[in-house]
Amino acid sequence: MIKLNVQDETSRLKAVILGTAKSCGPIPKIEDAYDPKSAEHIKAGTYPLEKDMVAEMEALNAIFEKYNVKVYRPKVIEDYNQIFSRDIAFVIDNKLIKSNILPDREKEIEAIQYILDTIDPANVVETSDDVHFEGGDVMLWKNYIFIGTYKGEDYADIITARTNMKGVNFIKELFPNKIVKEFDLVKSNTNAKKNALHLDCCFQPVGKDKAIIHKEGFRNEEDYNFLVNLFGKENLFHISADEMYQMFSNVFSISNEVVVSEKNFTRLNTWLREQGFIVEEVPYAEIAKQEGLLRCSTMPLIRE
Ligand SMILES: NC(=O)NCCC[C@H](N)C(=O)O
Repeated sequence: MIKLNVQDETSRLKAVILGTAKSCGPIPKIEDAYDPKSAEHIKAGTYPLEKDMVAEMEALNAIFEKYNVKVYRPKVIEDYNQIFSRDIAFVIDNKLIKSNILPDREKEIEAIQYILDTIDPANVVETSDDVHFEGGDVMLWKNYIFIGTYKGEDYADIITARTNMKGVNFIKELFPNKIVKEFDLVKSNTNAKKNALHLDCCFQPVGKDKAIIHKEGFRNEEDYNFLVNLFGKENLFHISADEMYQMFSNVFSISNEVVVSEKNFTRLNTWLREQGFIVEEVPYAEIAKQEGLLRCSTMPLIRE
């Protein structure tokens, strides 16, 4: 039996699901891409190769081994993309909430069923099809649950909008003792530099009181100001549209002191070290071509 416990983004990680790039299938057709960065690389002939992505995920796995983190992997479904475990379900306190994910990604949850079977069914939450959320949009900080959403009337046409207000309200009802704060995110189906695909693509806390943020990822400046007031401007590392595109905010915390980051994120990694963090660098630039990075490919089950 796995005893779930996740209270925040940064406490010492004990158990995690790490996605897999094995048998991720042929290069998709442009019309089948569901994020603009993948589409861009399909068009340019630079879509990442399976063998390179497998190697990148093994580098992350090796860091987890170094820190004695128990790692679960999804069962491999033939020719199916299973890299981004984060989005398919998420843990808050001792509850695992199954996402209603983009239909193109629906099968991913079947591949972790063998792990879910070891969780007390009373702690596994499902919801109806009209309630949308993906784990990349859900983030815990102190007594808050931060949720990325998209409030535009064209929600149904925006394939990069994955969490709706019904999803936000569902989480609110499930956790009446937490403060749920939603953020209306900037979306673009066609321009990855103007697309905050999930909240973790434009914002993420690190350590006890710091965070990485892309101001223009928020449609509403008040949402950005809310975070500035909560964290204090001096504790925020601001990233540009190009750095968001490279996925700077999608690093992953093993603890309050240790952050796993991409090896080419020089400006960020320097800042993190200046703040006293240990930065474990891994190569993840091929996976980044699919508009996801380290946080996106992990689903924490237990943090201390
Ligand atoms: N949490 C995340 O931001 N996940 C990245 C998912 C990338 C994938 N290409 C998608 O569009 O669903």
